[in-house]
Amino acid sequence: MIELTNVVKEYTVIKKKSGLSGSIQSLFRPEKTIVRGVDGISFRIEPGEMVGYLGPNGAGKSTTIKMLTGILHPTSGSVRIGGISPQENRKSVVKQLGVVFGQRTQLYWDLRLGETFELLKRIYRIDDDTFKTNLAMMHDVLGIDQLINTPVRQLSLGQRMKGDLAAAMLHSPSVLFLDEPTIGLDVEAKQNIRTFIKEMNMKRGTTIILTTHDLDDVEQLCKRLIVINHGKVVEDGPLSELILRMAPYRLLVLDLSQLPEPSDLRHPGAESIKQEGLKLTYRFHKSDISASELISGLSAKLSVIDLSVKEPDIEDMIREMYRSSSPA
Ligand SMILES: Nc1ncnc2c1ncn2[C@@H]1O[C@H](COP(=O)(O)OP(=O)(O)OP(=O)(O)O)[C@@H](O)[C@H]1O
Repeated sequence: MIELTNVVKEYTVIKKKSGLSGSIQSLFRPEKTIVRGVDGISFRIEPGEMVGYLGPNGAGKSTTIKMLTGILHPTSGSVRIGGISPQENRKSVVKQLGVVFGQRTQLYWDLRLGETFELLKRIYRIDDDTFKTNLAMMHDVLGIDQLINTPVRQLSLGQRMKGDLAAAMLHSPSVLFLDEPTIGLDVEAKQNIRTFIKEMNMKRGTTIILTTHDLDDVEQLCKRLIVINHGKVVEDGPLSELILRMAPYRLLVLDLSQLPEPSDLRHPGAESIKQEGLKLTYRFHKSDISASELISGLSAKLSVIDLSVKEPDIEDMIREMYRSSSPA
């Protein structure tokens, strides 16, 4: 179990003054300010959960992950993984963790992929059987067998990301931190990576904490979202509940064959929000009326030739979470 309790991380930043005299002053009498990267964060993540850790740029995501992996020490509060502090017991906690950063590789640039894996085997003291089983699984799920003799520097971004994911899972970590794992990848490569993440979570019960700005990642992978802004948790709950609470409406778009009478446009269960020629858009709440009820009600009055129902836009929902948690 991962547990953060009232965690604060402060950075000391030297304020740079402008101009030459300012620069000289800063050199001899630096004016320091304190920036709170994380400002009292608490949450618990149970084993086997797959959680999206979201927030706008500068919200404090990387700072949190760095404290969870023991790289940074919190200024105050407590960080525990399986009851152990990653700062006090870095070695034993690191064995339980896998970390992948989409923006930079953890692989050794000058080695072949297979050699990198051999090196990790020694670093993590992975026994032969576990190494073989895990490598076979990585070949199966990621299809990296053809890449094993390729020097890391020659791998494409998508191949490199597969290599990074395999490397992170070789020592069978119980927790995997993924920071933007699909960034810069094409549609197919993104899908492969998402399938891999789902499999690790389902088949191995790996706890997954995913930081991403890609909303398809969020929709496809994260059952629960923890949203932070300005170093504080602003939302924490199942994605489905957040959608119901923040975006309970759906849209019904109708194409008509002839212009309707204004009085025929009305329906007690929905609001007509747009009319562009023969195209009408209604907004309705899932809890008030079902899509099929609304469609049959409107079809009785209007000459409908085509229709579509649009689910709430998760992008709008997340933008709204960021907006409403930012100071005006
Ligand atoms: N080493 C540092 N020194 C000073 N301030 C820092 C340092 N690292 C982060 N910060 C500040 O802490 C806050 C949180 O930064 P952090 O990198 O954790 O955000 P993030 O959510 O990961 O952002 P992004 O999505 O852009 O990666 C920001 O205001 C940032 O400027």
